[in-house]
Amino acid sequence: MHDAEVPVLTLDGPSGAGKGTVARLVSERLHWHLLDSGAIYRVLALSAERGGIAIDDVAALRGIACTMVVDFRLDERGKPQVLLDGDDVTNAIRSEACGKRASHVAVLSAVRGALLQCQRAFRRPPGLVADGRDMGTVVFPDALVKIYLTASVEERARRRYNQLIGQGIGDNLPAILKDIEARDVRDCTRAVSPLIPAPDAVVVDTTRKSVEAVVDMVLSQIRRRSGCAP
Ligand SMILES: Nc1ncnc2c1ncn2[C@@H]1O[C@H](COP(=O)(O)OP(=O)(O)OP(=O)(O)O)[C@@H](O)[C@H]1O
Ligand SMILES: Nc1ccn([C@@H]2O[C@H](COP(=O)(O)O)[C@@H](O)[C@H]2O)c(=O)n1
Repeated sequence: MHDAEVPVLTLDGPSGAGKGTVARLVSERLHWHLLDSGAIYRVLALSAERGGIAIDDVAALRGIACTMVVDFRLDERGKPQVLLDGDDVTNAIRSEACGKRASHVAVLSAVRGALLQCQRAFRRPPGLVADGRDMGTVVFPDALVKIYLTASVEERARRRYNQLIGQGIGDNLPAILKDIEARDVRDCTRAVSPLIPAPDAVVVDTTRKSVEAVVDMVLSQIRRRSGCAP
């Protein structure tokens, strides 16, 4: 199968909309590959921080983006793991601080350009579920199905708060809400690849929908377009 024939499902939207959760479940149901593009931006931000590189040092950041080796794999218990140059950074990249730094480096056009090919390389048979901010608009404009997930900012902050509490990381809801609002503004207003629904995306507000209902809706969209979803 030629790359362009490999079907892609894109899931874009703001932080906490449920993209990662839905992407993982749908990819498992379809046995398709999974691209968590936000993890790549997070790994870059972490690598820069570890190297003492400022979040606006374009040349140095582009250098890291071109040379870092990011691996996604399952550990011996089947849990997803992210490696940076062989080092396990799965937990380190998940902090709110790392997400915030990622959204700063993500405004840089040179960085986004350097990461484009690495993201497109995930398109392999039998198919790809790609989660991010510009999957349907820039990285895979010819995707079979494009979904834009959203939810109210209060709901997204509540979800993130519950997630952090569940992980035993005490946090504060008003601070999370403020961070998510600031990240939304940065992601939606940047000059390059801003977060917007692709013109041909199906927009789904998940505020009062269960994860299962969203997964079913996404699978039904794929079924409608290709007849291949279970
Ligand atoms: N429809 C939903 N209803 C309730 N909780 C949800 C729903 N979808 C996701 N969640 C929960 O919200 C939290 C954030 O979800 P998730 O990480 O999938 O969001 P995301 O859009 O990928 O965010 P980010 O872009 O920041 O990675 C998780 O704890 C997840 O279980
Ligand atoms: N395709 C993408 C994916 C992510 N970003 C930026 O990275 C930040 C972290 O992403 P998460 O999905 O892991 O929270 C995000 O806020 C974006 O700024 C991006 O620009 N493009």
